[in-house]
Parts: sequence; structure tokens; C-alpha cells
Amino acid sequence: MALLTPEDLANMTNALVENDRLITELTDYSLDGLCREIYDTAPHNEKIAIIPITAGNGIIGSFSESLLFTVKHFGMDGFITENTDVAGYYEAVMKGADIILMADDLAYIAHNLKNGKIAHNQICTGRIYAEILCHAKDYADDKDVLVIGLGKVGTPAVETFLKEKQNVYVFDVDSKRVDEVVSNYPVFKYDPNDSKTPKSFFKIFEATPCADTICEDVLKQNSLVSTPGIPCGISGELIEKYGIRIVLEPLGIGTLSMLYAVF
Ligand SMILES: NC(=O)C1=CN([C@@H]2O[C@H](COP(=O)(O)OP(=O)(O)OC[C@H]3O[C@@H](n4cnc5c(N)ncnc54)[C@H](O)[C@@H]3O)[C@@H](O)[C@H]2O)C=CC1
Ligand SMILES: N[C@@H](CCCCNC(=O)[C@H]1CCC=N1)C(=O)O
Ligand SMILES: [Mg+2]
Repeated sequence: MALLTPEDLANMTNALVENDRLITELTDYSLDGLCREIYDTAPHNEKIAIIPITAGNGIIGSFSESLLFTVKHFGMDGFITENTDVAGYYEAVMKGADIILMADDLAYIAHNLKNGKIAHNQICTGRIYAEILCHAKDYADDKDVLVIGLGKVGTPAVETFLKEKQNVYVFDVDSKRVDEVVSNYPVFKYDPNDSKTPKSFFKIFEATPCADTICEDVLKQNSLVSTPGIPCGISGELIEKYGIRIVLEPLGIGTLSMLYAVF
């Protein structure tokens, strides 16, 4: 699993606010409003405990603080436990936490102790970044969407696009993975090297750990790129040249999606 670094999180608070503004401009929903719409849930003063976990590569600087910023920014009640790991879990429950947020190197989860619901960051991230494209007003009539990266985030995005009746074109450098997805889902294989069928898209989703995965050929003027992938998959030069609007934020958008998934 690709781990965040403190550098990835350095500008997270600004990125969350800027992306929320862009999402509102694109969809007429605030990020919060879009989560309420897609999950049909709402917060009810839940107490949210964030537990730092030392397993594996250990604590990531400002990871817990970024979660606390997200919780408070959307008006919810949260705290970071003083203890880590199991002692932190005990502290959270003793302090009356309703929802636990915690992450090791393999999974980042939200668990609602009151209703039993549990959510996984990769699934909820794929879902929310896909729903942003599905709710984009400008391209409501264009059902074509390109998904680059068919991993633990990209696959839930494919499922979300299909649920929202999009025409889904998929690409991944791992051709075995492409074949797997094309045989399991009613989607089209997009082959960037097949010049016979060049295709560009107004709506592009990317979830890979690589840069420059979105090449010029797939872009239209003013295309929308919704990409949880880190680092950013499209170059600043192409963003400029094609007037691309891009939804990209390292942790907060996915976290809010997780919370609405367990309310
Ligand atoms: N912004 C956020 O809130 C979050 C961001 N992420 C990031 O999203 C990215 C994807 O995460 P996962 O799906 O868990 O990873 P994963 O490893 O499960 O999937 C990545 C997929 O991208 C494919 N890929 C790699 N290089 C490629 C290229 N050049 N062109 C096309 N496909 C390529 C791989 O073959 C793989 O199938 C990671 O960078 C991760 O850090 C993950 C969770 C939340
Ligand atoms: N154990 C550490 C947190 C480790 C998080 C690793 N997972 C990621 O970086 C995922 C989450 C979203 C994007 N990548 C701590 O408690 O400080
Ligand atoms: Mg995010």
C-alpha cells in the first residue's frame, strides 16, 4: 500500500478547502452535501476518536492531526488519543468514542462502535472521487469516463461509475489486471497504444502511484480530472494547456467519505 508522507500532507488543510470549493462549483453540492446524498446518512453528534498506530512503518507525521482537522472542519467532535495502539483503543472507548479512526500500513478504517458499521479508506476514496465526476453538471450528458489504475481504489471507482450508468473505459499498465476487470465488469478496455481508436474524455479518474499517467491524447479542452492518486498523474503543463480542473487531495476527502459510510 502506498504510504503517505508528511510532505504529502503539508498543504492538506488548504487542499481540502480548495477542493471543497471546486466540488461545489462542479456539482452544486458541497463535499459534505455530496456525501449526505450518496450515503443517505448524516452526522448526529458522534464522538470520533483518532488512534495513532505504531505498527509497520509507524506513525506518519501529521497523519492523525490531518484527520482531526478534517473532523473539526466539518463540524464534528473528535480527539486524538494520548496513547497509541491498544492502549489508545482502550482510552478511546473509556472516553466514550462512538467512532474509531485508525490506520496501519495495510488498512485505514472507520468503525462505528454504536451501529457496527465499518468502512475502508480505499473503497470510500474510490467511491467519492468517482461520484464527484458523476455529479459534474457540465458533463451530465456525456456518460464516457476513463479510469486509469484498477487497484484497491480504482476498482471501487469502476463499480461506482457502473452504478451511476456511465460508459466506463479502463486502463492499467498491468494488462492481466485489465483483462480481469474487463471479464468481470461491463466496461471497455482503453488502449492508449491503439492509434486506430484514439479517444479523449471530458471525465478522467486516476488512482495510481505514478506521475504522468494521463497523457495529452486522452484530454479535451476543460476536461475534469478526479484523482486520489499520489503523486498527481497529470503534468502542470497539460493542466495549463487544456484548462483542466482537477480534484486532488491526499486524505481529507476520503476520510469524510468513510465517516458518512458509517453514520
Ligand atoms: N488521496 C487519497 O485520499 C488517497 C490516495 N491513495 C493513493 O491512490 C493510489 C492508488 O492506491 P491503491 O489503489 O491502493 O494502489 P494499488 O497498488 O492497489 O493500485 C494501483 C494500480 O495502478 C496501476 N498502475 C501503476 N502505474 C500505472 C501507470 N503508469 N499507468 C496505469 N496504471 C498504473 C497498478 O498496476 C495498480 O493496478 C496510491 O498512490 C495511493 O497512495 C490511496 C488512498 C486514499
Ligand atoms: N500508522 C500511521 C498511519 C499509516 C497510514 C498509512 N496509509 C496511508 O498512507 C494511506 C491512507 C490514505 C492514503 N494512503 C499513523 O497512525 O500515523
Ligand atoms: Mg482524499
